[in-house]
Amino acid sequence: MSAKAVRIGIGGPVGSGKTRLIECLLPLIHEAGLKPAVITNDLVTLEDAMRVKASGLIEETLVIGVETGACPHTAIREDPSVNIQAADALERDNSLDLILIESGGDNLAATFSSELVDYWIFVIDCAAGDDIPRKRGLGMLQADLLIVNKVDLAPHVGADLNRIRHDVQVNRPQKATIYTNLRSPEGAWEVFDIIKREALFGCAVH
Ligand SMILES: Nc1nc2c(ncn2[C@@H]2O[C@H](COP(=O)(O)OP(=O)(O)OP(=O)(O)O)[C@@H](O)[C@H]2O)c(=O)[nH]1
Repeated sequence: MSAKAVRIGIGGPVGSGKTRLIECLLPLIHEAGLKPAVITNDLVTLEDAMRVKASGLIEETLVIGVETGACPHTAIREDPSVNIQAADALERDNSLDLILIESGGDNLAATFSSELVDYWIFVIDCAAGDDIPRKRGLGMLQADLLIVNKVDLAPHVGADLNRIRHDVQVNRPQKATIYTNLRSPEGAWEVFDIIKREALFGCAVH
């Protein structure tokens, strides 16, 4: 690994499964002999940070919660300084291989600053509407890796996965997309394979 930890952003609408993805990835990261840290961005609570700490999946000192106030998008896009400081502090005190930076948002336009992350993942919930890829949100278009999550729920809510696959293929033909069911931890295996290939052991992305 390089001396600097790889910083990976995980964004996406509220409830799409970002924290669940982190919970599924942490054991895989540890099994691979890598040392992770986690930063979460919440509006006015530290709920996601507390959830990750309480999971027992990572040392509590390696999890930092950033309270973003009214606007999580600013904290990861226009003025990511608070997150950069948190990542720098984690790296100063620990020998890390990667830092996962989670930020929720209520829309599809939340993108990560390239000053903050080396690689970023956008998670959408296919049960929230099979027209999401067609709406061409910035997160969906620009993320290095798109995760279409909760495929297990699609048949129950009438979401057409074929339509989603078609729209994703049209809108991001060159970039990776994975369809996941993160209720089961195996759902994250392919995600971690791509992270290893594209972010950790591949060439620098940005
Ligand atoms: N059925 C199903 N449920 C899922 C899946 N992934 C996550 N969930 C559930 O969806 C809910 C929301 O998941 P979270 O991981 O908390 O979502 P989040 O994106 O971190 O939410 P915020 O932090 O509030 O933005 C939880 O109850 C998860 O257990 C999935 O693939 N299938």
